[in-house]
Amino acid sequence: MLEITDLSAAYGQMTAIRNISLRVESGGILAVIGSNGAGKSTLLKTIAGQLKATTGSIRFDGEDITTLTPHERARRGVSLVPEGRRLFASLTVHENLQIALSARRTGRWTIDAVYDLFPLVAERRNRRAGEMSGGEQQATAIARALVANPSLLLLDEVSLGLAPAIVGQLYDRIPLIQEQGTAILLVEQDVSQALRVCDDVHCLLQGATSLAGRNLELADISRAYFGSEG
Ligand SMILES: Nc1ncnc2c1ncn2[C@@H]1O[C@H](COP(=O)(O)OP(=O)(O)OP(=O)(O)O)[C@@H](O)[C@H]1O
Repeated sequence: MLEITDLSAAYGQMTAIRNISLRVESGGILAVIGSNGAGKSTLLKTIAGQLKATTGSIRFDGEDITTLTPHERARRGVSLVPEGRRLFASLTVHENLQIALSARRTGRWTIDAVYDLFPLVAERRNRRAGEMSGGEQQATAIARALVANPSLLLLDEVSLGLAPAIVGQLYDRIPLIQEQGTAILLVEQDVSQALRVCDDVHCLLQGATSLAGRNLELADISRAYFGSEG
């Protein structure tokens, strides 16, 4: 479904990801793991079209989308849950979800369906997004992305700033999203949560692939995550 070949991206003169190649199968879950600054968010931004690729290609559903705008990629079914969630803080939860309806493709996910997936979000529907806890905001941000009915959901560090128990609850929902046929590419520093849900793993170290595959040994992932001295 998603096939990335030799992808690089830069901020000015600084190359942040270098020659990354990876695939996400239809309905599959790929976890990209790496430490702070490894290039995880940059990779997602480049796939979503917020940052230009300097080399390589991105194919989605058989089409080359490397030069499409973020909006055009969203219309084809790529949805990003960005780092920091980026909700409209002064709007209610429900209003945040309604805004996403404008980009809605046909499919299973309606506002009612995402409320079923996240009952706590449903309970808070009339609360302003900015007044909710970090975990509730993260759930709302995922719900908002789902309302668009993506075929590929890009999740940027679900665990960021959240207590482990809350992160666990959010990760419990991920297989339920996958069951509906949505493929997921998630990036994480929290290796144990990521490994719990993913089919394939891709490790980034200083912007480059350090290890990739399925059923990898934890010791090898740890080396690929921290570098050889880790
Ligand atoms: N807007 C930006 N302008 C310049 N450099 C940036 C920008 N955003 C990220 N970088 C740099 O690019 C590199 C990769 O950053 P990126 O945010 O992709 O890493 P990450 O793996 O997502 O880490 P984090 O968990 O800290 O978000 C880092 O060296 C970072 O300092």
